[in-house]
Amino acid sequence: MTRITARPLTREAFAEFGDVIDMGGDNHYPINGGKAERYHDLATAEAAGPNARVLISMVRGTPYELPLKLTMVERHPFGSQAFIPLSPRPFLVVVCHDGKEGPGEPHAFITAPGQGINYPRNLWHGVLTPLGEAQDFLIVDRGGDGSNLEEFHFSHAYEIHLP
Ligand SMILES: NC(=O)N[C@@H](O)C(=O)O
Ligand code: NI
Repeated sequence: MTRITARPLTREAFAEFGDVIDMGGDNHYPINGGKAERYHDLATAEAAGPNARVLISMVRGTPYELPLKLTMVERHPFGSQAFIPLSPRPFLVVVCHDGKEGPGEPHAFITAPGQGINYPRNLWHGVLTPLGEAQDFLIVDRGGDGSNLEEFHFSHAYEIHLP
């Protein structure tokens, strides 16, 4: 089984895949007379295809054991998908670039507590992977007609470890 070690999630390291949703970026400014600070334009929600609309949902994810045995990744051809944790716990993010015959080698990241991510439309990714205990998330993704889920099953499993 091919071993993969997760890296800490940073804007720079994740930039070739998608967006990091946290308050670490430079694009922020005061609103409401200075009573609030807006961290602006962290990601773009994409919704395409018939009757497409952007959805806001919530999910309670159950934790996965480590090392993670990854056999499948998925993608959403009609829209982006963001996961924003509602509790300050790290979770595992797995993504792949697209290759000639499907996804390439997986890349794994461990989020800092509170960090979220946005997968752009068509980005291969592992399913939501909380660690250690159940965790609640906000999801921002695409609703509408047509199938918005494509799965790819690897011919061999990957074993994903924390640093
Ligand atoms: N299906 C769903 O809402 N979640 C998956 O797409 C996932 O990425 O976990
Ligand atoms: Ni997904």
